[in-house]
Amino acid sequence: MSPLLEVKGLRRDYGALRAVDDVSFKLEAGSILGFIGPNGAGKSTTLRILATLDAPTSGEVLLGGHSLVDTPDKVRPLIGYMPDRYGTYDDVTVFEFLDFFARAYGLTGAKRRQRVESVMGFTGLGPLADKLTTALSKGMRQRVALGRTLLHDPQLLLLDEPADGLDPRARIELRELLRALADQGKAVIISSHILTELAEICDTCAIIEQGRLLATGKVEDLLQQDSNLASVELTVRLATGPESEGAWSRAERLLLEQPRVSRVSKEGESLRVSLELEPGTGADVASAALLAVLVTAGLPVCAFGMRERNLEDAFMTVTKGRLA
Ligand SMILES: Nc1ncnc2c1ncn2[C@@H]1O[C@H](COP(=O)(O)OP(=O)(O)OP(=O)(O)O)[C@@H](O)[C@H]1O
Repeated sequence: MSPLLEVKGLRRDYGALRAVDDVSFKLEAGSILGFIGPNGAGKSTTLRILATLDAPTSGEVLLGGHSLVDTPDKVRPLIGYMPDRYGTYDDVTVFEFLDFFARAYGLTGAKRRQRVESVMGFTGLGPLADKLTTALSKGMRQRVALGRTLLHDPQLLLLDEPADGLDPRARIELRELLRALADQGKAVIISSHILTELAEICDTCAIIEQGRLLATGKVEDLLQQDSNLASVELTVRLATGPESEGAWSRAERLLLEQPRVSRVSKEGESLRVSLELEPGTGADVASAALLAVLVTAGLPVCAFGMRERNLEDAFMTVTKGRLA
């Protein structure tokens, strides 16, 4: 089966600046792609091109087999685009706002009302139908913007930094909405510089820096990329109390004396330890040996574990830490 979206060698120059540089990727229906990169990496430019609002300097994009560059009119009905800055109008209720855009999409009569109601139901905006959009919280306003993007039932959703500025609860709700949309068979591209957020939302990720894709792949694969692991991160916690006085600095010294420990730092209530692995020695064997050293030295270890890698670690690996 051919992918819903195929981006091939996309480039966008602004004068001497190459904002998007030879970007290629594919996206299947029903999957969520996280587009991750720092400010100025080229995320918005790429999304604007995919939304047919800008033309590439070169390259090709196929959506449902149609060229987005040559036949934008054909593909536009398939695309829902939510820009990073979206406005609402004063003195307009949630229902009126969505109804206005439904008209703009050419929906009429009972079909329009039904579509607006269905979108309000899906986004949980039903109870707020008569509220002014200006009186809504940021999370709710953002749902209105998402609802607007869904009115014409597009197959591809392009969401530019939708999680930006949302509180944790609103982010979780957004994640659930996006998952439901993917389950309906829509393909979603969501851009962000909030790396850890995307790990839970996306099936695949594309990491972009200075216009170039540095890595693409399944989130699990990216997380494991350098975990044919040359090193492992451990966290160690010690019991606190009068009897363990001096234990933290003793533990720190002892850990640093171990031949394969490259770094020890205090992180909150734990010590974070970077342990280099010998070829052929698994992370679990190496960390068990380290635990034994601490316990044998009489240190009151109360918690010890391997730190889970997250997308931020993968990002740091791929960008070699340049974008910290
Ligand atoms: N219309 C334009 N004219 C000139 N340069 C532009 C234009 N739009 C974007 N750029 C430049 O292209 C580069 C990529 O910008 P873009 O907005 O795509 O990055 P981004 O990854 O979305 O970053 P942000 O998160 O800050 O929006 C930046 O250097 C930006 O200054």
